Amino acid sequence: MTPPHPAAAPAERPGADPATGPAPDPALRLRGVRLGYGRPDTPDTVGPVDLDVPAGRVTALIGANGCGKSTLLRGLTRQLPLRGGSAEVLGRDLGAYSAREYARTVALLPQHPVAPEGMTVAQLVQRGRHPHRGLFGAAGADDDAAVARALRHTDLEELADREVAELSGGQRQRAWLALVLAQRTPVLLLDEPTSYLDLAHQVEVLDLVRGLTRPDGDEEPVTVVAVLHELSLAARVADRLVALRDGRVAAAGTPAEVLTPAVLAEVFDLDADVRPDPLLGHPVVLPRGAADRGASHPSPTTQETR
Ligand SMILES: Nc1ncnc2c1ncn2[C@@H]1O[C@H](COP(=O)(O)OP(=O)(O)OP(=O)(O)O)[C@@H](O)[C@H]1O
Repeated sequence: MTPPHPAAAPAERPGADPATGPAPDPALRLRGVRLGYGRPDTPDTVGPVDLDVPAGRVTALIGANGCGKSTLLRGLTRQLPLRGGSAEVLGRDLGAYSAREYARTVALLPQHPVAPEGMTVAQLVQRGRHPHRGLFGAAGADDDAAVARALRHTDLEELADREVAELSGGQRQRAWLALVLAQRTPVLLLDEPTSYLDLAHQVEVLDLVRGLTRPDGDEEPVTVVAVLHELSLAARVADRLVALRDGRVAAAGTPAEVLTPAVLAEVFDLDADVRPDPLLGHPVVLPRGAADRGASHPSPTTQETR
């Protein structure tokens, strides 16, 4: 799978850099956002959340199962109405967009998407172009180019005519990713985009995602928010991590600021060591169970003589 743009090593890009001037306006600005299911008098699932998502960067949402990551994405895609607070997307209130404008602005890769029966990979990816076409509009050259590019970047050209239902879990996940890439929106929300992928494909997909924020030429960098469970990979790909606990932001900042033993204990109830990746420098999480604490690392000599 080839990233659309060469993936640079993850640079730490703080909000205000004296060398580059003030930080650009955030792509997403949430203030006091509250979300929940069912009647409004039931407890909120998420919030209140204040959050600035920097434009043209990868932000990874992390947190334990059930802490509200998908719910927050549902709020950002307007599948779930805000119970309170406000959310701006590219400087405009979330509610001010028409449905069509919004589909051209924000794309979501949901956690468990289901393709209609009999649909091929190419047909699925073409669906990403719907927001760009009229009601009965035929696909134009731009649409064909966007679909071909998305298939190429997700390494799916050879599977384009296969039915989605016949694919492996990982291939299917790449097909859905191709759909949102074909949508060519400035904001991309990805809910666990790597959950079915083997490690090599996880790295490739995440490098591809990171490449979207560092485009060549005159393309605008894409703003990405991705829910990721694999913390060391999240630290590898993301410029910024946001850790949720019980529907609220427990920590936000660079991977090094967020992936600390103290935050991991608070957010995941996880005992862990954190070490820098020897080559790239991002934090790597080393989980420790109670039984591991007394362990000492066997020396090579010990291993050889066993
Ligand atoms: N459609 C729904 N109706 C009612 N409650 C829901 C619904 N979807 C999610 N919830 C509840 O909202 C809470 C947050 O769920 P959510 O899916 O946002 O968590 P998550 O952080 O994405 O979890 P995971 O890591 O397991 O995917 C959970 O308690 C869940 O049971």
